[in-house]
Amino acid sequence: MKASFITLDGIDGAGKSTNLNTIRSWFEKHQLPVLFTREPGGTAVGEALRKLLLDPTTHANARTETLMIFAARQQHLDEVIKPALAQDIHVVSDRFTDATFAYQGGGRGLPLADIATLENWVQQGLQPDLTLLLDVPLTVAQQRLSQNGNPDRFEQLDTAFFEHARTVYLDRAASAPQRYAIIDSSLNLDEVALQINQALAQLFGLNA
Ligand SMILES: Nc1ncnc2c1ncn2[C@@H]1O[C@H](COP(=O)(O)OP(=O)(O)O)[C@@H](O)[C@H]1O
Ligand SMILES: Cc1cn([C@H]2C[C@H](O)[C@@H](COP(=O)(O)OP(=O)(O)O)O2)c(=O)[nH]c1=O
Repeated sequence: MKASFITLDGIDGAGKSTNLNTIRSWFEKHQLPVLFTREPGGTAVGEALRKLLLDPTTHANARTETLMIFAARQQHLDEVIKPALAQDIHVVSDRFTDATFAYQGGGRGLPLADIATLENWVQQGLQPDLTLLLDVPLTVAQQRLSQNGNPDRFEQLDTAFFEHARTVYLDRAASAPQRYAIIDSSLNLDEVALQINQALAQLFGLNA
């Protein structure tokens, strides 16, 4: 069986970190080899860029920010993702290129076609087999995040930024429904877990 590349995405506060445990448990239950990683990050170069990207005192414009994200992604693909897949290890990445379309495209307003150009250059056609898109209305995400302190450089952005980001995520999912599972993350955690387990089961042809 070919190893699968799965990504988890959605606006800040949608519940990605929380639901990683559900995904971990599903792979443990089915005894499938899996590597968990994240973007921006996943390598020494990527984690250094992540620190810069999330630091509220960093003044990078939207194009610079996008190039930094794709630089981290190139290293992540070459050093971590592609080698794991080549060894038949499934990969789950907490965020991937959908986040760039949503945040730098939708949120910052860069042309989506420019992001697609960088995507082609860096990924050379490699795409996730499944993207779990955790979707919540903005009011829910913001209410959940308000309980956490110290917002990072992105979490400080305004409501319009995240509305635009959410719209891009949903548009992308609608235009390629075979690749995306839209998870209604406004529900309680058990119901969210059920949807995630079902999407994973469908990808692997196994029981939820
Ligand atoms: N389905 C849910 N119901 C209630 N609270 C949730 C749910 N999912 C996440 N949360 C809470 O919302 C906050 C943000 O979740 P988190 O997983 O950190 O989001 P993300 O990683 O997508 O930014 C956390 O305090 C978390 O406990
Ligand atoms: C991967 C990626 C992340 N980001 C942003 C989204 C997040 O606000 C931030 C870090 O992602 P994330 O690790 O999800 O943040 P947290 O652990 O605080 O939930 O980087 C982009 O703007 N573009 C991208 O391509």
